Amino acid sequence: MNDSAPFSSDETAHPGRLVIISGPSGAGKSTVVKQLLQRCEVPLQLSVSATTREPRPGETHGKEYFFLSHDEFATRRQTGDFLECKEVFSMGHWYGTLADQVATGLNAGKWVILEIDVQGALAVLDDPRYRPLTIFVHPGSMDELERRLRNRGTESESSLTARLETAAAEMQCLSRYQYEIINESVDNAVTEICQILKDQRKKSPCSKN
Ligand SMILES: Nc1ncnc2c1ncn2[C@@H]1O[C@H](COP(=O)(O)OP(=O)(O)OP(=O)(O)O)[C@@H](O)[C@H]1O
Ligand SMILES: Nc1nc2c(ncn2[C@@H]2O[C@H](COP(=O)(O)O)[C@@H](O)[C@H]2O)c(=O)[nH]1
Repeated sequence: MNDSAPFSSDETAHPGRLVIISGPSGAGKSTVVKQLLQRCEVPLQLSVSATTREPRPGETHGKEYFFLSHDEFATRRQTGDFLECKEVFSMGHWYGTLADQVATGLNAGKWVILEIDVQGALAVLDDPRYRPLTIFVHPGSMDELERRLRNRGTESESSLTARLETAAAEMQCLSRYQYEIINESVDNAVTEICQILKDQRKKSPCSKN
């Protein structure tokens, strides 16, 4: 037996885990995840995706997304840099999860959050390499979804229509997820998701808790 083991017992006590949070555009995923990162005791890391869409006012490269040109995105896709990537809302814009971000987080024992659309989630959720925890967030009704998207004030009428049409199809996939969160109150949604993560972490075979 080698006494100079490369890892301390603390580092191996809690292996990292992939957490997929998805659901329709406008459901409140980003709002909830932002607070989850601040409030939940589980060591979380948000995977920052790449996209070809234009930054909105106030969005910064590397924070909300890595904003890439279509050529840059295509090159990275060919190189195999994405764990998954999809054209979301059929409007010509691509979004993708960067594999190296996920690997770095998981190797550091983090619970890495992918805030991705349903197509992307379906591509990953049955992958035995990841064994992800899957959470579907929605606002409870299509009327409320439309109200939130309109109030956010970020979408053109055509983008809004595409997002609502996509949402109707995405709602059909709810049963593919392990957990459903109805985001009526952000505070409650954050508390519920945090509790799920804490419970799951306790079930980890290596957990000391
Ligand atoms: N529980 C809630 N009640 C009322 N409004 C909410 C709630 N949660 C989020 N919102 C608001 O709804 C809008 C959409 O939220 P957010 O941008 O977080 O959605 P999203 O699911 O991340 O959307 P997208 O997939 O397009 O990124 C925002 O204006 C946000 O402030
Ligand atoms: N399949 C993926 N979907 C992603 C990724 N990053 C974000 N998304 C989803 O796309 C829309 C984008 O909304 P926007 O309002 O920021 O334009 C949203 O539903 C995200 O969840 C990704 O890497 N892969």
